Amino acid sequence: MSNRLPVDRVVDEAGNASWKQSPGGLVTALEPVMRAADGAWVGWAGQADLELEPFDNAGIRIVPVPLSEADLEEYYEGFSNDTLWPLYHDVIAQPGYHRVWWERYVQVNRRFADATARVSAPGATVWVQDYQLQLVPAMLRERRPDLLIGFFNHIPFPAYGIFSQLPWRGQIIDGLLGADVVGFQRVADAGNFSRAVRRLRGYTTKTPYIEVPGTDAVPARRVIAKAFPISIDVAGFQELAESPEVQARARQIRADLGDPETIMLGVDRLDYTKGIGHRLKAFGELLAEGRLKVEDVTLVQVATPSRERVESYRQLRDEIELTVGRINGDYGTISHQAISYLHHGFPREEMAALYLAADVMLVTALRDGMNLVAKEYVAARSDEDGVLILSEFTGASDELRAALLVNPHDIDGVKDAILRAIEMPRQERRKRMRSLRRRVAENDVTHWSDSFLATLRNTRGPGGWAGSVLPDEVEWTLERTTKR
Ligand SMILES: O=P(O)(O)OC[C@H]1O[C@H](O[C@H]2O[C@H](CO)[C@@H](O)[C@H](O)[C@H]2O)[C@H](O)[C@@H](O)[C@@H]1O
Ligand SMILES: O=c1ccn([C@@H]2O[C@H](COP(=O)(O)OP(=O)(O)O)[C@@H](O)[C@H]2O)c(=O)[nH]1
Repeated sequence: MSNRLPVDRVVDEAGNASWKQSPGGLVTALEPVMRAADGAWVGWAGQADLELEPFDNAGIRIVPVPLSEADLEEYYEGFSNDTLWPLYHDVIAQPGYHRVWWERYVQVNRRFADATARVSAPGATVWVQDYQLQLVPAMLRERRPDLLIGFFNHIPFPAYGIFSQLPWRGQIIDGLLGADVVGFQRVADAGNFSRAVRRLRGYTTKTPYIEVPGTDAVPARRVIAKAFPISIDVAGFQELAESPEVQARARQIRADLGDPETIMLGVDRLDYTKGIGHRLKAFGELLAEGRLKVEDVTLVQVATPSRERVESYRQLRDEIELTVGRINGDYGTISHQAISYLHHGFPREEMAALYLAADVMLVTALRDGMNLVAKEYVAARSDEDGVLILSEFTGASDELRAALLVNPHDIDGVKDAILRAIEMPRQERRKRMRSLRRRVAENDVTHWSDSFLATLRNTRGPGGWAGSVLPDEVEWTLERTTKR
């Protein structure tokens, strides 16, 4: 279960509706897992006020949860993306704390929990995804104590000094502790969560366990809080990148850009966590100082539209586009543009071709749960070439130590890393890329989901769920839930 389904419903100008892949790494990671699994994906279909029956899409059973225009404003754009998102990303932007947003967040979480309770088989496993749905585990447990409940947080979990700003911090902790296993991207995130539990609830914790005391009505429980770094379908992505069509497209991209000596690439949702402005500043200064020339180096920046009705995202778009325009105006020539800026979402095939065409991949996020783009770049490069510049504030940097690691706030450091990447001898490029590829291959998305789900199953012991009676109000219907 996640806020967003793997497909969004879009309607064109002529009023024709179709489905397109949803943006973001959560969908990239979970889609192959769900295609291989039985079960259903519960989530929102990307448009307000859609009442849809469950349906199948590309081998996945989809159970849509409707959200109204007011839900979108207050639960999704408000509490999820203007309160939790900036707070959990170390307050890069100022979070808004509004009681009406919180109330709507509670209501919508309840709706997701109810929808899932209705379609889950007795004793089923439910895997709740991400910060939009942190209250769902406890709500589900209350209605369906038979379920095995996992939760995975795709974004960072902040240090207590930051988390404690949240007026509803205790309720969030209680919501998450409804799960049997709470998964995080990094060891540090799991540690921050356990500390918050100790500080706010005083429960005993001994990594990875949290002891939740019982009451007269419910028995004591043990919850596991642990890091499970997410990944991609490595073999699938490599295969895609090796296909003749993608290879030809990569050559075409280079040719279309005028075959510069060096192509640098950034691929991000247009989000203030991604450090796009810091990257542009470093590149602009290198051009201004004459240390790079537009005849030799082009930066391709894919900035996928994201959360466009949230004010901080609108402002960011204006800032980035102003900066891109300035750099292109100041340093571009008739035949050479400094930055090729693309405000679109592209399909996987085009992503793979861009990765192959790029000599240097720039990931300069100020904070990022994981950053799957970094892992995709590595998976695409079976030629063992290309240099990855990677922010140490991404989850991916825990594993991808052979990248050129940078602090994106240190603009001189980013500039040095760019020059070092451009000048790096082939032998060093190969050595680093081989090491990166070994790390990415060790932990693909199947390994991620298998280890999470095995941990979850083990919490139940060998007998499985022993109960036989479900609460009266639960109407569970097999044919609505399983794939046809
Ligand atoms: O659904 P949106 O509001 O359009 O946002 C897209 C997704 O963005 C976030 O992705 C995160 O998950 C990735 C995979 O684990 C991870 O690599 C990245 O660092 C995260 O930012 C968000 O967490 C998802 O819920 C959104 O669907
Ligand atoms: O035009 C685009 C831009 C990005 N992506 C995909 O979106 C995901 C981004 O995931 P990441 O974890 O890097 O960041 P998120 O957007 O989830 O914060 C990756 O799989 C990209 O390949 C895509 O398919 N088309």
